[in-house]
Amino acid sequence: MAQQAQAHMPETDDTEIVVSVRDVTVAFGDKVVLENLSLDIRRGEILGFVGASGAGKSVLLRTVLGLNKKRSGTIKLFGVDVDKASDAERVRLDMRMGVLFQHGALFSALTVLENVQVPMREYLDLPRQLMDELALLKIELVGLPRDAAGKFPSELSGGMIKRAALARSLALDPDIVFLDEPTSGLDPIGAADFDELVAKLRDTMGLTVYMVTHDLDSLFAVCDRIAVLGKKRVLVEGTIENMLASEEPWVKSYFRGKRARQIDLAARE
Ligand SMILES: Nc1ncnc2c1ncn2[C@@H]1O[C@H](COP(=O)(O)OP(=O)(O)OP(=O)(O)O)[C@@H](O)[C@H]1O
Repeated sequence: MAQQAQAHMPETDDTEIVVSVRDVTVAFGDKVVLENLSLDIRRGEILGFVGASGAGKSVLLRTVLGLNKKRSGTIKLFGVDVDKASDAERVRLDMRMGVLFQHGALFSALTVLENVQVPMREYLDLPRQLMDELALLKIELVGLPRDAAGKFPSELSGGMIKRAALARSLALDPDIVFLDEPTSGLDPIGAADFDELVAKLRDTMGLTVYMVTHDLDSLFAVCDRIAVLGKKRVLVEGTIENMLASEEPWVKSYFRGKRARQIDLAARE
């Protein structure tokens, strides 16, 4: 199935591929988590990445970000092979990627403004006033009121925390953001609002979005393409229609199970 789906994928210009993962194997001791996995993330798309719990979604994300070592294979970020990048090149690549970790929400002792400024302080050397202005712009960009800037995470709702974390991931004007379960813990309306925001950012900023998610609503509503992780590799990739047509057992039960049918019907009403 995976071969079929991939064989029918249109040829894509290399410059349009923001992240290219080829034949990547990741193991911890004897435990192989990913084996010869290949995946492309294309410029300007919202790619939803799904798979059973424990399948290795976070491991792949961490590997792409350079936080886990791969045993073999090639990862190219913006056309640059990470194994061949100099330290300076690696820093430039890191600056082009924003991340919203599932559990790495915000620093509780810092205000929202200070949280957003963390990547700025790490990578840029800017006067304080300029940093304040830039951080405020990001805070407004994600739909938070200006007065959220001075608040601490404990004073925010779950949805506001996600938005603040998104603002931080956008601090350096990245080309791509990696979102790990961004809508987990949000109620359906909060989750739908967050999805809408992500789609708006993609449309207005040309952002590329890689979203690890279990949220079927998000997959139906905003993802241009979906990749399914299973058996240590990408089992199937394609549009939501491709997922609905897939006979691969896990994909079938996930996308054509009872809950998925309810969402699909609601979307068609
Ligand atoms: N540093 C590590 N050392 C050893 N094993 C690890 C390490 N990191 C992850 N694993 C293992 O790799 C497997 C995949 O984990 P991962 O967290 O990527 O799953 P996941 O698909 O993100 O799951 P979930 O949807 O529940 O978040 C798990 O069996 C996990 O125990």
